[in-house]
Amino acid sequence: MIPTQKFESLGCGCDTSEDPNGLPSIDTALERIASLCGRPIAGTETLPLGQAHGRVLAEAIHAQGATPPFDASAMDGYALSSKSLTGQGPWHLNIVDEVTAGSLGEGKSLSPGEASRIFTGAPLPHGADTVVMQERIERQGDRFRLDFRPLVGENVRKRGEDMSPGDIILSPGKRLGPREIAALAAAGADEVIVRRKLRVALIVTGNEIREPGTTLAAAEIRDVNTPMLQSALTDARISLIACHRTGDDPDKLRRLLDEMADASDLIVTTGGISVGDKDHVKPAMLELGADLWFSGVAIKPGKPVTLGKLRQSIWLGLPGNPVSALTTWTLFGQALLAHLCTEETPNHRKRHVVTSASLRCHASRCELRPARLVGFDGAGRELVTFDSATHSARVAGLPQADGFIFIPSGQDALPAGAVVEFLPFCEN
Ligand SMILES: Nc1nc2c(c(=O)[nH]1)N[C@H]1C(S)=C(S)[C@@H](COP(=O)(O)OP(=O)(O)OC[C@H]3O[C@@H](n4cnc5c(N)ncnc54)[C@H](O)[C@@H]3O)O[C@H]1N2
Ligand code: MOO
Repeated sequence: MIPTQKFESLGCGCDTSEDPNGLPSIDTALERIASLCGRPIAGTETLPLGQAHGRVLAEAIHAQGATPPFDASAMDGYALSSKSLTGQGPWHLNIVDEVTAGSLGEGKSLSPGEASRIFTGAPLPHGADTVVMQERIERQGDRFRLDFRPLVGENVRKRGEDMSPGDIILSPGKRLGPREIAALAAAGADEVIVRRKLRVALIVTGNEIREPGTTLAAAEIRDVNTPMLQSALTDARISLIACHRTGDDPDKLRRLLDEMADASDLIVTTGGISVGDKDHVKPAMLELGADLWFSGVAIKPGKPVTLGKLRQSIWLGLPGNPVSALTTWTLFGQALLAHLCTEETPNHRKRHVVTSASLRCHASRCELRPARLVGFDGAGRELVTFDSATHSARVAGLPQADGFIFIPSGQDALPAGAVVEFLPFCEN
């Protein structure tokens, strides 16, 4: 049931005056990113595996050999041949060798009635097929007594059980993290070919913004977007080649954008893309001959977000309001990055959660509201809490949020217990 309670605020106040008709939906904007960005950046580099974290693989990797390369013990204990265990137990076996990890011991083959002391990771001696844990036997000098019949192959890691020679371990386009690097190391890849880094230029605009450490004069505010986006752009796939803070001077801005288009694969700007007379970024881009792929999306916050291309450089124009900039970077910037680096789409990170309270929302644009994961309901579904509205200029609550919930357009309220999509913030 939709609640009838009164709500105090609809947030930053940007809901009242726009006509959402004509603005593409989030999905349409994401489709345009996928279809218009063209081919992923060309160029690769070869890196030692230990330095490849976060990079995108540009080649298929096959297992060079079997993994494990030999039958090995999974426990500290005694290796024996199951054929030694004839008749009913208990059995008494002679210890004829000792094999530690990284050694072959004396290399003895086990005959019936013989066993070898063995340690975790050591190769099984010839003739052995089973390992008994040391806790389960009774040792008497160079012999031990075994009171139970172990399963054949117990506590043995079989040669090739993890990887066979030639197995495809990873395909191109995969982003490398600890799990991928573990598999590549075991497969024998000491160096990998990865996509080169994307050259990104950040341009933060606004006469009123001041760098950290400056005493603010009247009408000035602290620059939130530069450090926030420097943090967001700290990503192994990115080389942040330039970071400019600039005022609302159209000529200066045009020259800077022109210069950055030659130097970068992606220009990220903030501010100056709305409809005001001092919003010079889009006019400057158009004067320079940029193509616009979308200019505005039916999203709240972040409605003015703009995507285009100037010569070889893609331009993502984020709104000036910090929450709007972070929201649109998370949604569109990350998708762009994945696309330009030939990764899988990052949308699989979305999942469903359940609202812990009723909420009021905006009917004509999909709202992305910062939300906090707070546990699970009785049915095991993840629960979120959130503020009563999204404020695109308020950042104090961001550290408490884990991601955004998607409040669909077309309705102005949701009850507690509603199932909504949730996109976690990115951790690079
Ligand atoms: N008449 C209209 N006015 C506005 C509309 C509209 O549709 N019609 N849209 C509003 C919405 S929604 C947004 S979002 C903003 C986006 O405007 P811009 O992208 O052009 O950004 P600015 O005007 O430059 O700045 C907006 C806001 O953000 C503050 N800001 C800018 N840069 C920073 C920074 N680096 N750190 C902290 N804060 C920053 C700036 O001071 C403004 O308050 O336009 C609405 N207006
Ligand atoms: O709400 Mo705007 O759409 O402040 O980003």
